[in-house]
Amino acid sequence: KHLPEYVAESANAIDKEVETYNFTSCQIYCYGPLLHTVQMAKLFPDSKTFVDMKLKASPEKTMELFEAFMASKNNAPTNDEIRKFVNDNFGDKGTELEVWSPTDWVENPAFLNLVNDPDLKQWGMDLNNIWKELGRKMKDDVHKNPEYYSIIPVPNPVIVPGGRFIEFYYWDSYWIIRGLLYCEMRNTARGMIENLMSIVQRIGFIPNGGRVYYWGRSQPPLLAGMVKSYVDFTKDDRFAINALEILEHEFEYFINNHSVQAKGHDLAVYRDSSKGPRPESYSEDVETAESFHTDEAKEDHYSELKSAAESGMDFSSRWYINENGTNIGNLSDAKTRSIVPVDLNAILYWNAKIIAEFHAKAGNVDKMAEYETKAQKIKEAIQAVLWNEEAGCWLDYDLINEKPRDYFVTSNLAPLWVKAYNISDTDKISASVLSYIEKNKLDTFPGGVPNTLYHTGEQWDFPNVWAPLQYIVIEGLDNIGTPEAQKLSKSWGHRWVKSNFAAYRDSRAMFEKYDAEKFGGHGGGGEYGVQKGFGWTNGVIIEWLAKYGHEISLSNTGAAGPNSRFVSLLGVTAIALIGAFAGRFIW
Ligand SMILES: OC[C@H]1O[C@H](O[C@H]2O[C@H](CO)[C@@H](O)[C@H](O)[C@H]2O)[C@H](O)[C@@H](O)[C@@H]1O
Repeated sequence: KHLPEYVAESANAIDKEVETYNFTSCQIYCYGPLLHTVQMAKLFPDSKTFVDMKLKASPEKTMELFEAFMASKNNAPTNDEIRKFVNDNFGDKGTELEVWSPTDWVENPAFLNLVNDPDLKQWGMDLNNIWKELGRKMKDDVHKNPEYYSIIPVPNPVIVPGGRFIEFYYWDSYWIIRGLLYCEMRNTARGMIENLMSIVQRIGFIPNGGRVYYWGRSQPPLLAGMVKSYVDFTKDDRFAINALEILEHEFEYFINNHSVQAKGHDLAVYRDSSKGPRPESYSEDVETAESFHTDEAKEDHYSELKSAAESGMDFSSRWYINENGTNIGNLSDAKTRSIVPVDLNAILYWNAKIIAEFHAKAGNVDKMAEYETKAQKIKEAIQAVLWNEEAGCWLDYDLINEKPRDYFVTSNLAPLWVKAYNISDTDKISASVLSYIEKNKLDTFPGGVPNTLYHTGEQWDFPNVWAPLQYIVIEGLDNIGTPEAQKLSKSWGHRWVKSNFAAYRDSRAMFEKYDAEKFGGHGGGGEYGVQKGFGWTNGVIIEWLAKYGHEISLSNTGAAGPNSRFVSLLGVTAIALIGAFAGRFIW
């Protein structure tokens, strides 16, 4: 399909056929016998490699060639023969993109003036430079012949997360865009938001990432939050008003496709609408499905895994429900669709609030009231189903066993971030949450708050720490506004900046995830190696350098590194010498 250009003024032109949208290249990259044959041959160390390769002929022609190939091999080709078929019919991965240096990049964004420590200031400059490494632009051929690629065409260049993630990711973009705004790159930020809007216009929702094989699932819906960030920075109310119909459409999509009833309330769960294993991790999913014995049970398992990927926390014991109703287990216990997640519902509440706020800007009083009412209903449901008086915090809810899941997950604190609670309860909630933090000993980890307290080897479990959830927790504690919560927020914010700096000083890299147990240590586990780059990590640090840079000093913290310690030592020695010299005169 040809890509319609996104125009802000015509943002209300949502394609009415969006629900039936199908990418032509899906027959190669999303499902079907070719995908199955190639991915089960495990030709590449990372399964994502194959689905990112370009087609040499049209999808239809490639399928014809594949059928002929299979027939010629009696439907049982060897791995070498499959490799030859791939080499003959596919080009290298990532060739559809070129590195793009953002045209609005500035050398010394003003946030750097807010950073006192010279090493941190230099780091801020380095991070600002990294945007140039993470910028990507699609080649013209993608727009002319989209069916030859798995990439979803978008009109504007993007900043990608980095490493194996060479396309946009939905929720990553929230923290990337905020980082860009702090770096004064408003056009790049706006272009990325307009890309996502153009996708809602064409497809009806925003997929997990910018590839057709992510078509059946989304990610935590933060487009409204991105538009709000842009509008808060630029004061461009017209942009907010023009975005309204798209934001409403995306919000309704989530509600319509993710709704469940719990204790008589409407809430949302993460859910996927496609069939089969994840194309980008195909053989991995087929292998974990081996413990299931019917096609239906396997299909259900794939769906649980893809729903976990929609949550952004793929994978984690957060999604396990074993036969005893606890979180002990492995991937075959994933029951994502039966767990009502705190974060998704808090974010949907925030969406409704933002849409109401934008309608107020437009003077649409009725629409504003309609979305305020929707927000209030979600807030009531969060309070009734997810707030847990005994734990003193919000907890995910298990629909199978009809009980709260009393396990620490960083996302339990998400309502603080978006204020999805009754403001009159502020003091009580603050005290409860602080004792929940104390009870779970969350302040004892040198490298940040771990995503969960359960060590499974999955990447969203202990001891891994992720920037977006550190942000949600730390900003949440700040937002609630009590002195005790703000004190803890600041101490955790400082610690995160210093720990990320220590990792950067030692490796010259920004990581996708970190290690709660080790100050300055990076994370690991899961189905791929730790990635460097890294979009959301950089975005969070840039924002917090702007926020805390005037009050953080690296001296005496162990975060300054050998050079700074040497400089400090020189400084102390110099002061001592000056003192001794001065003393001779005084005495
Ligand atoms: O290929 C495995 C999975 O990779 C992605 O997930 C991880 O990286 C994303 C990009 O930074 C991030 O948004 C997500 O939270 C991470 O878990 C992808 O999003 C998954 O769908 C995919 O299966």
